[in-house]
Amino acid sequence: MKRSNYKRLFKLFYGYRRWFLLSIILNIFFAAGALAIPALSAALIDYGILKGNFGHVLDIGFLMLIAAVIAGICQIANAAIAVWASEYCTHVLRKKTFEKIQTLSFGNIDRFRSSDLLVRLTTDIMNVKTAVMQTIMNLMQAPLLLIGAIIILHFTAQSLMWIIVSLLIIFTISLIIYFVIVEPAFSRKQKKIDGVNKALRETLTGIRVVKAFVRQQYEIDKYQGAINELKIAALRPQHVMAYLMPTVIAISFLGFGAVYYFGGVNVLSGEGLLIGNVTSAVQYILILMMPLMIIAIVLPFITQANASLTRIFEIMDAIPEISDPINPIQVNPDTVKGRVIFEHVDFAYRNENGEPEGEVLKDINLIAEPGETIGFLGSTGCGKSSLISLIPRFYDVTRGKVTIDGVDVRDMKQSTLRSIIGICLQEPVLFSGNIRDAITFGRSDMTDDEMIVASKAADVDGFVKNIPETYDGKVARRGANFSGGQRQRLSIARALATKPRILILDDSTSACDVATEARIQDAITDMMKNVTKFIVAQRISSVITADRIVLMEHGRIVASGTHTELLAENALYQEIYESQLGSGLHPGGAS
Ligand SMILES: Nc1ncnc2c1ncn2[C@@H]1O[C@H](COP(=O)(O)OP(=O)(O)OP(=O)(O)O)[C@@H](O)[C@H]1O
Repeated sequence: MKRSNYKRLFKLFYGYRRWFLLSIILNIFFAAGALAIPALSAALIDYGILKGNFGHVLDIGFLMLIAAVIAGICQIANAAIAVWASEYCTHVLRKKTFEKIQTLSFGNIDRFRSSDLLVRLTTDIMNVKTAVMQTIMNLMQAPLLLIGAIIILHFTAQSLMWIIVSLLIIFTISLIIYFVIVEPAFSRKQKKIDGVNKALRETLTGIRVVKAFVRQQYEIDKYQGAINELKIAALRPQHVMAYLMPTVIAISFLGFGAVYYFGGVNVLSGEGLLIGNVTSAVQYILILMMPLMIIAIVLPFITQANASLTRIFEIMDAIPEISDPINPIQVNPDTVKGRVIFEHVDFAYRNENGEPEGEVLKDINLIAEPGETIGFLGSTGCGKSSLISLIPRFYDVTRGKVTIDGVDVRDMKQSTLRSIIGICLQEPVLFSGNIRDAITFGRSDMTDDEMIVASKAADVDGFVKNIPETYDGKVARRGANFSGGQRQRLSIARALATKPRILILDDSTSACDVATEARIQDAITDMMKNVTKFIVAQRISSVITADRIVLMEHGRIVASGTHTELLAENALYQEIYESQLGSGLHPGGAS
């Protein structure tokens, strides 16, 4: 078990160490109260009841009451600290991990995977919360009760100590067997739970596809397989855990019998023990068993939380692949012209170990002049999206450089760089809220007029006006209440509304009909005359009016020119043109 995880966790709460100290003090008082009661009860029996001394009965009874009240109050106060500390711990971990995730770059997110991050931020943090709660509430008092009970028994019923020691040995052996079986079984069960969650997440997020392809039975069988495996994996630890309590009770009963028998013989033969000593010894057996039970119940939580902490700290320790330079070159976004140059750029995504693997872009050389519109065409997977993702530094080049107005993008502050770029990603992700929030996402200080200009250019204004609440209309999670084309138009409006110097549209009109696409292109050309525009597309119609069309194949630029030039000279372009528009459809001024 990695102890350093708990050390680190404690360091996070170092400012609140007084509360932990208070919890320790409360636990000590609780243990003192709990341990005093059997000893007092022995005195009450031996010197009060058996001697017929009513005054002693009253005095000792009163002391027992005080001990019980102290133990009770301390236990309640400690429970309050446990609840507070575990909630606070959850809050801090949630906040810190979420803030950290915001600093991670695309490469880091690729490696963690969003679904995995979700589990770390929810289940793993909850595991830590349970462990913190159990530790403060139960685990900290266990050694105090254990040691205290043994010491008292040693002084009050030394002749019965062999029974206590035998019980402890039997019980410790049972615990060891329990851990040997339960520990690995628990981690196997956790793996199966992960498997069930994965299957569930995949099926539920793709439920429409499942239904569309009538694959319900296949998915049911797949899920059934996963939950069957979980059932088998869960049965073993669950059985062992269920047997633990009866085992402890059985061992305790054995202990009671032995103590009453041997204690009774001792009392009757006048070897030194009093009746009270015998009855209190039975109560101490119960107190002894309690901490051992607590350890048995709580340790699996601690082990589980330790694994969870490792996963949480992995996020906190992740080094963002992209970071700001120590001495960034100051760039004024208002005066940026938007001349973008790719110089001998190679690029590869990084593998699990963070090393570049398999070149995706090879020796890219490209100059985009301010105000120019460059279209990118090429078969799927040829590297178009990867190429444009290097401009806002979603990823860094592995060789060469990308510059804007002569400044390497790696020498700028990321916030400045991104403020001059308006980007519309391939997947038009929208956040829940209203339409106004969705469009002004990149610049919350814009006026309604500015927003409407962007909306009109992206052909959003038309359909928004048909919504009764217009721009206050609701956007559901991920924009689920809009069609694919509407979502794309909203995300184009969001990119335009930031008034960028460089605009990147990655296959952003693929779900729009050709007429809508042409309207958007015309409006963008009008509105963004001086803005450098990069338009990635699958359809020729999306880039036909571009100043230059760059044709890509297997990560390389294989040709570039205007539509007319490429159509006249390039066989690949002619082939694409023929396959897409050759049947006589010539929109947007195709020759
Ligand atoms: N995040 C990623 N991690 C690893 N490899 C990736 C990642 N994104 C893309 N790739 C790989 O890089 C190559 C180029 O992908 P890219 O998305 O740039 O192509 P594209 O031309 O934009 O394709 P499409 O037109 O289908 O969007 C592909 O082989 C793809 O598998």
